[in-house]
Amino acid sequence: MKEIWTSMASLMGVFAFCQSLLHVVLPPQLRYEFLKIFNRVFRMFSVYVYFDITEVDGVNTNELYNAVQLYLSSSASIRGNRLSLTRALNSSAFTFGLSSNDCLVDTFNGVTATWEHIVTPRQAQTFSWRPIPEDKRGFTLRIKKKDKNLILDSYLEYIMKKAEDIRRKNQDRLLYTNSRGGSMDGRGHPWESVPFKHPSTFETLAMDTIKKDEIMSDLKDFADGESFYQNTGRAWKRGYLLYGPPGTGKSSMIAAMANYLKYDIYDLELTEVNTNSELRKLLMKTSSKSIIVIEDIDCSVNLTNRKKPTGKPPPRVDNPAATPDMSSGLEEKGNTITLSGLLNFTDGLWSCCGSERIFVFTTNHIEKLDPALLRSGRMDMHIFMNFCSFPALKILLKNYLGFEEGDLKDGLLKELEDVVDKAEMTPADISEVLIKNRRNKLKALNELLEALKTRAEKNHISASKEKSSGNMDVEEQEKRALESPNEGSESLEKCNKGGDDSNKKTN
Ligand SMILES: Nc1ncnc2c1ncn2[C@@H]1O[C@H](COP(=O)(O)OP(=O)(O)OP(=O)(O)O)[C@@H](O)[C@H]1O
Ligand SMILES: [Mg+2]
Repeated sequence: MKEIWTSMASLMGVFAFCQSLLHVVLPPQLRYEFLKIFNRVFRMFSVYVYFDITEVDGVNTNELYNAVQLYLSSSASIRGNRLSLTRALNSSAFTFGLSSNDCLVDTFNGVTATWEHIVTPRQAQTFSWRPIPEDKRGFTLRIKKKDKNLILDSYLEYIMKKAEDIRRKNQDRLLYTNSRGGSMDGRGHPWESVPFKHPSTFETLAMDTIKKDEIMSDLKDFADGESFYQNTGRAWKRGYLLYGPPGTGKSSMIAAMANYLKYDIYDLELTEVNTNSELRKLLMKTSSKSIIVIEDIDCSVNLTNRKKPTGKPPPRVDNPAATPDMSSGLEEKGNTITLSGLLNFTDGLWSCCGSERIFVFTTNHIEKLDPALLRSGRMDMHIFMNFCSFPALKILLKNYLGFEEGDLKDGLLKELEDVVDKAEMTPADISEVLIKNRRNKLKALNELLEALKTRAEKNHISASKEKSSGNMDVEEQEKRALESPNEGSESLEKCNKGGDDSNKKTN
C-alpha cells in the first residue's frame, strides 16, 4: 500500500514538473496548440465518445439543450448531491438542475451515459444586435464508443419525448405574445410568455349545449387524430373562425379550448408584425400542441386583397384597434403584411412545420373578411357566437348564482325564456347584471328580468321605427315617381333595395 502511494506521489510530481516546463518553454499560443493536439491524441485512444450540446447553436436556441435539462431534472432530484433549484415566475413546479460542472450518470437500455453540465463565463462580449447570455452553458454526454450506434438516436429521441411529457406535467401552460415586434430575446425567441391561467372551461361557457358538444368532439378528434392525418396526407392542424358581436364569448372560447386540450396559446398581434417573412419566423418558433390566435382579424391589417409586399422598410403600427380603413392607410405607408402572407401562414407549406396546431381567428365583422379567408377548407369550422340564448342563460345562472336545473320556479323560467331571445343581450351584458347582485340572488334575478324586458322593449320599438321609416321612404319615392316618372323609376328601385335591407336587419 505504501508503495502505491509513493509511486502516485512521484507520478504527480512528474506531471507538475511537465506542466511548469510547458509554461516556461512554450509561449501561450503554442501551449494552447500543444494541449489541443494532446487532447485529440488522448481522445483517439479513449474508449469514450463525447457529445457537446450547447445552449445556443449559433444564433438559435438549441432545443435539445432544454430537453436534456428537463430530462435530467427528474433523475437529478433523486441522485444529485448538489443541485440548482428553480421555480419559474408564477409557475407551480420546482425544477432541479445540475449545478455547473456537476455530473450525473444515467442508464438507457443497459448502456451507461454520463452527463456533465458545463458553465463557463462568456469571454469578451462580441458585438451583437441582440443581448447574449453572460454564461456559455452546455451539456457533455459521454458514452462508450461501442455503444454509440446502439443507442444514440433512440436515446436522444427518448429524451426529447420525456422532456415534453415532463414539461406538460410540471409546467403551467403558457400564453405567448409577440408584443416585442420582430425582435428576439437573448436566447433567440421572438415570443414572450407568461403562465396561462384563464379559468374559462367548456363547462362555464354559456352557449347551446349541442353546439358546444359538437366543438368539443371536433377538438378531441383532432387531438387524437395523429394517425388519421398521417394516413390521409394532411397536415395535422385545424382552423376555427369565431365570429359574432362583442361580448359573446369568443376569447372565452379560446381559453376553454386551450384548457380542454391542455395546449399553449400563441396570441399573435398582427399589427406588431412588419413583413410576411417575419410572420413566417414567428410561426417557425411556435411549438406543437398549441393554439395560434389572431383576434379581431378584420381590424389587424388590411387583408382585403392579396397584395404583393412592397419591400419598403415598414413602420410599426401602434394601435391594435385600428379600423380596416385606418389599416389600409398603414399598408400604403409600407406595412408589408399581406393577405397572401397570412394565407401562407395558415395554409402554405410553412404551416406544417411542427404539428398538432390549431389556428383560431376571431372577428366581430365576418362580412369584412376576404372570401379567400372564408373558403371551405381554410378555416375548418366557422363558429357563430350569438347573443345569449335560453340554454346559455341557464348556464350563466348556474355559474354566477349557483342555480341548478329545477331550482327556479317554472313561471319565472318561462318568463325568462320568452324574453331572452328578444332582448338580444350578450352573455357579457348578462354577466354584468349577475355579478353586481350575486350576493342577493333574488335581487339578481329581478334585475336580470327587468334588464331583459327593457332591452326587448327597446329592440321592438327600434325595429318598428325602422320598418315604418322604410315604408315612409317607399311612399315618398312613389309620390315623386308619379310627379316625374323618368327620374322616379330608378330611385324607386334603389329605395326598394334599401327597404329590403332594413327588413333583413330587423328580422
Ligand atoms: N359565452 C359566454 N360564456 C360565459 N361567459 C361569457 C360568454 N361570453 C362572454 N362572457 C363573459 O363576458 C366577458 C367578455 O367575454 P369575451 O371577452 O369572451 O367576449 P368576446 O366575444 O371575445 O368579445 P370581443 O369581441 O369584444 O373580443 C368574459 O369575461 C366572460 O366572463
Ligand atoms: Mg375577445
